[in-house]
Amino acid sequence: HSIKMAGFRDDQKCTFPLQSIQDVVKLFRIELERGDEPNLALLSIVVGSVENLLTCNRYLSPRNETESEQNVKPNFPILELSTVEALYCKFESQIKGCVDVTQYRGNSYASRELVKKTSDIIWSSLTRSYCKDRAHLQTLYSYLTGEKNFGNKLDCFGVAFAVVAACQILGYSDVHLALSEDHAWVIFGKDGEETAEVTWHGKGNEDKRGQPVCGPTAQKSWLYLNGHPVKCNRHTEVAALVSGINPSISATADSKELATLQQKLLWLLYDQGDLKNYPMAIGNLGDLEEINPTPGRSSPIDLFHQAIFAAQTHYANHHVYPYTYLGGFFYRNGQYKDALEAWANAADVIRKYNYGREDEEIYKEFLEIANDLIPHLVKVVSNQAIEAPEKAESNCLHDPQCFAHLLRFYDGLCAWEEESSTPVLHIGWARPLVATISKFPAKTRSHVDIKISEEKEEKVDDEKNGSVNRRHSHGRRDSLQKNDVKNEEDIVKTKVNGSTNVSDKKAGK
Ligand SMILES: CC1(C)CN=C(N2CCN(c3ncnc4sc(CCF)cc34)CC2)S1
Repeated sequence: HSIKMAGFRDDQKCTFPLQSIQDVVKLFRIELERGDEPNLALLSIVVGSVENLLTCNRYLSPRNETESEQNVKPNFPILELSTVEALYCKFESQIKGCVDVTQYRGNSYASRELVKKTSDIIWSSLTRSYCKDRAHLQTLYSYLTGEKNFGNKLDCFGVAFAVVAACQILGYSDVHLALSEDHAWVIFGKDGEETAEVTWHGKGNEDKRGQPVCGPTAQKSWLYLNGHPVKCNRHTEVAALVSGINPSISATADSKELATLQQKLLWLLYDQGDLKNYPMAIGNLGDLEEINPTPGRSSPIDLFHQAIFAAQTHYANHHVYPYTYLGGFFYRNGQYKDALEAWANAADVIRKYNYGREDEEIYKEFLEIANDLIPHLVKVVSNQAIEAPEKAESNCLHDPQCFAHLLRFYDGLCAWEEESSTPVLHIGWARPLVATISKFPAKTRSHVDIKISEEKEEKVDDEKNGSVNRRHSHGRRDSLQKNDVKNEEDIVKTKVNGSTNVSDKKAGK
């Protein structure tokens, strides 16, 4: 691993100074189309600089100074090569200065010690305490700018990305990013068989940096996707960097320029085939296309279905977000039956997991769908039924399939809870459920064909012949105690019309 100092190639330099969205897209195109690897640190510094200029300090063109605040139109900043080069050299010398690769000489693959050492360098140089879930903390620009105690900030994803960018600078092309739907870690070694935690997750959880991702926690928890994370190559790492662009200026305003840059970069990656195994990036593109459609490009619905197809093809349909991207789109556009179906399909994914203490993000996602979005949906359609009785036939509340989707949604949540260490549902879920079910007339409910099949359900129980006694979070116990069941035969599998899943977990897979 030769220790050569920085120096960008001429084809990288020629795009500077960057003064438009097109200039940044051109730099990314050069980096992505080269035979060699795209330079993660360079691209992260560029994206972070542009994001900072467009969202943190409002960039005003002279003529706007006098105009009133609300119609400020920020122009695109001018990003000089010298600025980027200085930050890159700072990162490179920090990394090369701290890691003595001579002691790892000869191993063509990274070792756990090297990965841990690299993670320690990033970790120990972070500002002591700062708000970890603030925006704009995901790039090396945030890490490298500002003096101690004012700079050196990274969020959870940003630390993992920085470790991979550092290992690239040290010459380890085997160290890659692994992404779940709410966490990031690294893979390395021959065929990427080794895994290592390099960052923290959530609040109040002890970090497990240096440890491999394995064992019971990683097996059944959504946080680790049960062995189906997105295993990145350099191009997918660029896609993760682009997906992480955050156009928000404030809680209510976004930078249009930055959103456009993110959208164009995602289409560039899409056209190169770099999003094919990255469902969330395709979903992000779908969200951007809903806000600002690109003429001649796929519709948001097509993109969300491509994300679902990617998850089904590459990840054994173990990802939840592709369905919640689609469900959210249908909900926002008043296509309520399709929204219920998408959310039922999301629940068919989560049923494969056991709920654990680090799965809060997806718990909140399902809580919002069940206790906020579906009750609102049902209120809207029941008002429609009153205001337009002539359209009752097409109304969701008179459609047994809608009721079937609703039952499948809740059945998935119940199955998620079964055999989990932590309860999912509690009385706070019951009130909205009762309100929702009671809006469906008995006639609709009676048409749902619930098949009782005599299939014996393979229950994989830790305790012999009796499942774990669980208390609800409020200490209330189930009316029917699981261990009241006399024996296995009494547990029958009910099939709700239109659903067919014998979940992997139950089938003992
Ligand atoms: C349907 C939704 C609620 C809308 N946005 C969603 N996301 C926004 C973008 N997200 C992401 N987008 C691209 N890549 C990644 S990697 C990752 C785990 C931390 F590293 C998260 C994430 C997370 C999920 S899910």
